[in-house]
Amino acid sequence: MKNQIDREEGLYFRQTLFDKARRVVVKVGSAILTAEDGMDYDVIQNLAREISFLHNSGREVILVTSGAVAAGRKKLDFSDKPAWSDQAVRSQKTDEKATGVKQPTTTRFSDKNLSIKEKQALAAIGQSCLMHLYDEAFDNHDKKIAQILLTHSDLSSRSRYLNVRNTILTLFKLGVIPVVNENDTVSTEELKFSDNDNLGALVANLIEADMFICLTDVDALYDADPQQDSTAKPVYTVSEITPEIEAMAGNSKSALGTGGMQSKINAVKMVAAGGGSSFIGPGKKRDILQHLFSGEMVGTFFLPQQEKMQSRKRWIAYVLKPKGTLVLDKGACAAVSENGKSLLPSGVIGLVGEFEIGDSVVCVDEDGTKIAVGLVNYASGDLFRIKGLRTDKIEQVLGYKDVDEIMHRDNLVVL
Ligand SMILES: Nc1ncnc2c1ncn2[C@@H]1O[C@H](COP(=O)(O)OP(=O)(O)O)[C@@H](O)[C@H]1O
Ligand SMILES: N[C@@H](CCC(=O)OP(=O)(O)O)C(=O)O
Repeated sequence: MKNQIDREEGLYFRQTLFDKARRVVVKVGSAILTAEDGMDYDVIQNLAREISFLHNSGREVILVTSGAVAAGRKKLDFSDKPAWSDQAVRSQKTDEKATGVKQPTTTRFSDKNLSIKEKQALAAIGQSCLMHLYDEAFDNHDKKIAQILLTHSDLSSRSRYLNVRNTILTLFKLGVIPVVNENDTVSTEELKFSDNDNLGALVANLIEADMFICLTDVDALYDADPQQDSTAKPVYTVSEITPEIEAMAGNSKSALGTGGMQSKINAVKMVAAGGGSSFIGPGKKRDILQHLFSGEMVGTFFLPQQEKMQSRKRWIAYVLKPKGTLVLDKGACAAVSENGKSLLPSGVIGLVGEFEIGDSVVCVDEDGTKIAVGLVNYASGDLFRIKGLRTDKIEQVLGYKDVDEIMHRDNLVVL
């Protein structure tokens, strides 16, 4: 298969790339941090030992951890207090009525049933518990950790993006291990990362990490969701994220996690574009990182993209949230995606959304397929008036013209 490589070659890449990896991001999901009766101390101890092992080998390591909401739930024994979550109970009852199927109590209070307010409150409670556990666990290995809580807007402003980067690099210099989570308590929908897989990949891109390690509750990417299909087979080495690989991830999620496999594949895609390799594997397996770094064939390994995308272009493509859409005619699609040209108003046949100069906007073809994303030089109101026109008409219609291009090719990423 074109997107996978054979065992021998896969082993060679693992050994070489793990050996070379100096800067590593390890992301752990809620699913592995929790046990039946609370947080899983063994997993946290194991993680601290494993990350300390990487750190002792001279590598710079960041831990991106989920689990604040789960820790908050455990601390308040939330699952035993249905009265707290009236909305969750109501939506559960509606589902049960509609489907005629009574759902098991274990999934009744999964994160998906909590209101945003409840999740934010639980994250506030759980985050400090989580850090306390990590602090103690890393202390056993004489390692110091630092908490970094981020919202999406911390990364979508270029200056704050660079500032976060500088702080992390300074922590590396001080020999400290940064522990990152989303600042869930203040994150509103517009400020949110889609999930912590996304956050992990953005952090990996931010610091140009060599490797993104995503530890979860399955032991690999399978060719179908193993929880739904018992014949699903693990994939060992992925050379390119093709639509076929994306289709394997489907859109199912575990009861505790937010993103599911699909968001992990999106995350891996981002890291690959930045020239990093990725790994998806079992977070509860003892000594997993040591197995991995000794080149064993565990989990799924993803190779970096051959042509690395520039840092600024990755920021445009992956960090910014698009504010609108431009529909391009065939000629403009070809000019932008095949010939590396800037976008001119004459190729725009429609637009959706309200945006300002400098906002990120997606370009689609007439069938709605995304072809590019970039920063616009005109606000939506002005663009509406000049769409379809030749550039020499811009000034006549608007009374001014800053530039000919709607999107300059330096600010445009072909998807
Ligand atoms: N093709 C696939 N291979 C492996 N796991 C899959 C696949 N498709 C969906 N999944 C699901 O993704 C889940 C892991 O994602 P998630 O629940 O978000 O974990 P985490 O909390 O670690 O981020 C697994 O439990 C599994 O059921
Ligand atoms: N920031 C949230 C986790 C969000 C999230 O993406 O969770 P997961 O899918 O388990 O990685 C928390 O700490 O609970």
